[in-house]
Amino acid sequence: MFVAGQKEMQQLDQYTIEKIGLPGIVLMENAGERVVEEIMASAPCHNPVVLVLAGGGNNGGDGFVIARRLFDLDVQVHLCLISTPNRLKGDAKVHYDVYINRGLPISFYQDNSNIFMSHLQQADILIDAIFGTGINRLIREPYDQVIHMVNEYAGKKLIISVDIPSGLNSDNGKVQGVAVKADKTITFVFPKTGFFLNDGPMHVGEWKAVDISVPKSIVHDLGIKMPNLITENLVKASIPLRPHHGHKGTFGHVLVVGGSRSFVGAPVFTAKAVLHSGAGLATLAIPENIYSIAANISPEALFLPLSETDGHFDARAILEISPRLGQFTSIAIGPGMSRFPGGEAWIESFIQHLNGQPIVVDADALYLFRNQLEIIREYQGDVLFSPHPGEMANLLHTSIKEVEENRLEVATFFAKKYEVYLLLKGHRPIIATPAGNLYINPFGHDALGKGGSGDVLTGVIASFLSQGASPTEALVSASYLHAKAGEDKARMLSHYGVMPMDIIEGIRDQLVSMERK
Ligand SMILES: NC(=O)C1=CN([C@@H]2O[C@H](COP(=O)(O)OP(=O)(O)OC[C@H]3O[C@@H](n4cnc5c(N)ncnc54)[C@H](O)[C@@H]3O)[C@@H](O)[C@H]2O)[C@@H](O)CC1
Ligand SMILES: Nc1ncnc2c1ncn2[C@@H]1O[C@H](COP(=O)(O)OP(=O)(O)O)[C@@H](O)[C@H]1O
Ligand SMILES: [K+]
Repeated sequence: MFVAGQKEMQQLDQYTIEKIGLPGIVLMENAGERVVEEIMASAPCHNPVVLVLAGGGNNGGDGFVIARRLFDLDVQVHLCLISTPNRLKGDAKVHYDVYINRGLPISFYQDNSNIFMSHLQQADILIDAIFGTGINRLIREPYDQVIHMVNEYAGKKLIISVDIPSGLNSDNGKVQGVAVKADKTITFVFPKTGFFLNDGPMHVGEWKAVDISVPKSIVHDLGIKMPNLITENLVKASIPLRPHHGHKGTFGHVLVVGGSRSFVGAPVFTAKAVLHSGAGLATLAIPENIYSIAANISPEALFLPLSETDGHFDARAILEISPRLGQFTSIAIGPGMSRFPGGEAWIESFIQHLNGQPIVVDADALYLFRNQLEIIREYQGDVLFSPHPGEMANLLHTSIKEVEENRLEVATFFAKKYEVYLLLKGHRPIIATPAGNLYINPFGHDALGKGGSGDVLTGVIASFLSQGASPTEALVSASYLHAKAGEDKARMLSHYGVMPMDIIEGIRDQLVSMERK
């Protein structure tokens, strides 16, 4: 599935109307009907009272259809027009006239806001058809008042937004002054990019994309490039095949490089995640001072204890590890490594001894590479970076705010410029490829926000690479499984209580239904 912005939705609608010949009023009728189906399926009580709030654009047009069709289903429905009738035009005007010609219940906010408030109070379900993808300026009076009043009922009445919560920018997810806080958003054709960026996730609620007879194949026909949404089906097709006759050599040998006196657990979580997600072997290259503790808690791993000074790797470690590097099928570097003095030269020397196997760079290794990204661009194999927003800001020498407000743009820029496969972590992770392809992960929540969670993710990525997945396949699958595991474990252990080992177990649980042979 794709994720669409305002421009793409206009292209799709226009092509359907002008080239295919399906009139806009038919699309609007379909849109309204789909929303009515969802309202009926999610009504919180028997015989609910519904208030439809319609604006002056085509989103309001959907609202007229919704109110009419609910009326025909004997639902107690009232429509309130927030705009003025003489501003209506095009398809919305057609459906407004139909509504009026039928003599159905309507009131006008501009005429009497008290009537509006009494309808608002009485309703069980509020349908937000005020603005859709067409907002192009800050929300002002009277719309802002209406949206504030609707939001007073957030959590008390069922609020369903049509296409997008009114006031949310469909491209970047920023609130244009004020935006509806929906419980549910029924969106047309594709989810909107803004659902997954900035304020979007806090406003959109549960969302569902419905078909309104705009063929999805137009995307290919017109060669429109849009971000992909990570779905279960995409992941099922992306996780590595696992032949029954395979042995530990078939499934690859991952080298995990990390750890320091203060961070013993991080590389251990990575190695455990490597093995729990299917790699044949995992070797932990760690400073020798933490070897005995790490070995004690990870009997399943192999070990390469390396020379250290003050609890972190030193120059001798490179000489010790370099003759061994050829035997590994993928490398994960960074978890718990610490930002040690001389680390930049250390990591430069390390990468020069590799033979082109894919490498996942995370945590402190991202910091150590920040001033020498040219080395990464010149590396003969695939490089995958998995920064959280703080690490991304550090790599780009900018602020976290700048990164968070422009997640898609930042990820695209970095992946193209340095020719890396980038996973920008955080709420709604983004994957960007050197070729400019984008993937958005709509899953995961705060249960994953605990030290060690990212180390687990790094391990799963490296594991899939060693089992033959492409960098994109490895990032898409690992990001999805990690997020789903967090959601699933939170149901049993609470959002507070999910630990890194639970995520690892959860990933294994998820894999049960995903196995490919
Ligand atoms: N034929 C089509 O193109 C279809 C459109 N559909 C609906 O149409 C919506 C998009 O319709 P529109 O492009 O008309 O846009 P909207 O319905 O989002 O409204 C835009 C209207 O509001 C005005 N406006 C924009 N920002 C404003 C602000 N801050 N304060 C006050 N007024 C503001 C604009 O001048 C315009 O008249 C979609 O979200 C979807 O709900 C669906 O009916 C499916 C078919
Ligand atoms: N609120 C959230 N919603 C979705 N994912 C989250 C949330 N909080 C944390 N995560 C995920 O948890 C992981 C944390 O990684 P990171 O910050 O590198 O932690 P650490 O280095 O301590 O292991 C990332 O994959 C991130 O996307
Ligand atoms: K809306």
